Amino acid sequence: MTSVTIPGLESAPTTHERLVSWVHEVAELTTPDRVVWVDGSDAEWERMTAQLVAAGTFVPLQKQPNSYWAASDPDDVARVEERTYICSREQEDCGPTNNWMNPDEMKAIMTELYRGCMRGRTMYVIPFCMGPLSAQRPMLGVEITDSEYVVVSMRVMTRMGTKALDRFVAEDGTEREFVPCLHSIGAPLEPGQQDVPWPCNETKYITHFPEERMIWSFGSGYGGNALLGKKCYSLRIASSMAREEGWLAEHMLILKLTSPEKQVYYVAAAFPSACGKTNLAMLEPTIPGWKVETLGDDIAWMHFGDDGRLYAVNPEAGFFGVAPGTNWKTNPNAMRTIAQGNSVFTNVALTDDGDVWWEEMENEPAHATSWKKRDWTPDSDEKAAHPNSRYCTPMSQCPILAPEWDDPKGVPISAILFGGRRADTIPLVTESRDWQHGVFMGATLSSEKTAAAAGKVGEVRRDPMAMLPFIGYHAGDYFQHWIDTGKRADAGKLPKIFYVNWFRRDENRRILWPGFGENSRVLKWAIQRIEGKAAAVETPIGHVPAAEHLDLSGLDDDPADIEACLKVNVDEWRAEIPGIEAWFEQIGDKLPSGMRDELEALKQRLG
Ligand SMILES: Nc1nc2c(ncn2[C@@H]2O[C@H](COP(=O)(O)OP(=O)(O)OP(=O)(O)O)[C@@H](O)[C@H]2O)c(=O)[nH]1
Ligand SMILES: O=C([O-])CC(=O)C(=O)O
Ligand SMILES: [Mn+2]
Repeated sequence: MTSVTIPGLESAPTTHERLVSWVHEVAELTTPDRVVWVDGSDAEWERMTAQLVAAGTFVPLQKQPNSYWAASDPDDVARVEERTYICSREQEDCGPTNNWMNPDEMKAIMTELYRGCMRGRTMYVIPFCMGPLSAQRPMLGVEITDSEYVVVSMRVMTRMGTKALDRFVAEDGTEREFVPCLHSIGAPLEPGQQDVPWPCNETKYITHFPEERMIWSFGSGYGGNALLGKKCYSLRIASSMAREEGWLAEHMLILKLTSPEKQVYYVAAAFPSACGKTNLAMLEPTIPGWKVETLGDDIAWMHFGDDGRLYAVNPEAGFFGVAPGTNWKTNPNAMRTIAQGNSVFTNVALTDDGDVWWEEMENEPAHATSWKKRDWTPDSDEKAAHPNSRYCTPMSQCPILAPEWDDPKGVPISAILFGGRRADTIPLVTESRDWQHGVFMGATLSSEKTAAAAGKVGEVRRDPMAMLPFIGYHAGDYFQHWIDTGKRADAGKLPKIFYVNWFRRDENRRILWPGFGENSRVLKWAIQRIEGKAAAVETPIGHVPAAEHLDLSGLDDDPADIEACLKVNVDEWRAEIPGIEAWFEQIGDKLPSGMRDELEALKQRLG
């Protein structure tokens, strides 16, 4: 079948012809020293982590069982949005919010980059499944990579290896579709050349071919650039599939909320990267009798069920969470999840006794090794951990994991929250007037840029549905798809949409709302609004609670702060309009008329 002999290439543990021939094609192009089919076993994990330790990529932690510290190349620390492309055949289908290149042109460039790029390395073939393995239509993918770090991380983040490969050929013998995901760090090794702990390439491309449902990534070993099941498949490619097939692939956490009366509600929430999804997903309510359980912290796939309700499934199997700010007070459940071990920490600090530490964690060490592998003390000018440092940990270890997390049917969503990081203008919580108004809130969502993507932190940008970097097609078509989704359903069965902001500040930049566990007060209000049990004030922007409409019992914050974070400031909102108009201008002709109508109505109400 092949002209070259590469050890391991002929030992495919599957009869799936399309898969086997793609693996051959890639091996011939990238010319690795050997090919390994990943099985996902414990023995394999042990082999791979030992290899990463020997290579200097991993340092085993003394204080955490079966867990490792890794420091990336300082130039490979976050998603690279400028290098991320949607290569649809027509530029028109990519839209104004994505980078585009003609697919043939991109393939020509990347094929030359891939040629020989795995020389001196092992090519791993990782079969994986996003979402439950038992799904009627398992959502399959195969990542080919030359990075052991990626293999180990994919084992935490996805259902992978033999158990996924078993799903590639259906009972009747038909070969199932899968998304081919080709990844290389782009760092071939010449004979005798010493490897570096974090090999990568200055040239980076994160490329999606939506019509072919295929992903090509080159040059980066980092998270969202390299773990291709995550943002690349489960959001960019899946959003494009979802549009064609009538479902939603969203950047949302999924949580289960149980009231003191034992009523169960499921909530999905979209906040931009590093704006609080993981924290809300694992929240410990401060109000008595309410309980939160976790189903997902980053991605939700939502389909209509037979009963006409929208059901959400989390495609992932692990958490790839922001480390800084995570501690026993803000997110005890994340701390408990990590404490069980089996985790990888990237770009946090390493303490002298073999533990991890990051900014705002308890027990600040007197000395540590920073993410840049430099000596660090509390007096250092540099941060110990990179602001986008991450823990990668299995979801199954989460003490408040909802038992239904692996149910292929998903869970029926009662409320959708959209939220951003805004110092002003946006109140703590606003209830939309109806579905289309909720879509408008999502479409005009704005947030200050965070460290989760390369670029200037703090700048306010529009981030529709927290999906700006993840919509796999034209943003105008995406808004239309959201509107159409509402039209397909019985209005009474649709989730109610709310807009939240945990990050409003006073004139000294102090955050007004205590956040974290106290966000349960907002969840309670939202649920009670759905049940018709809570009051609100009708304002030009939607229904907003006054302080007395929220359960604030036991909260000892200054009432003036609460007033301030609930305030609808009409002047600030009028000042917001030109930004929304410019944003809609940018979307262009494909902006749904419903969005223009909502903007006009808002302007009218603001006077
Ligand atoms: N003030 C305040 N900060 C919060 C709140 N929730 C989260 N944060 C902080 O925001 C940062 C990011 O929070 P995460 O929950 O990890 O954000 P995320 O949306 O899951 O981020 P990605 O994994 O990048 O998608 C952390 O430093 C948190 O401590 C909140 O309610 N209030
Ligand atoms: O994708 C990543 O690298 C991390 C993440 O969750 C995000 O940025 O939203
Ligand atoms: Mn995320």
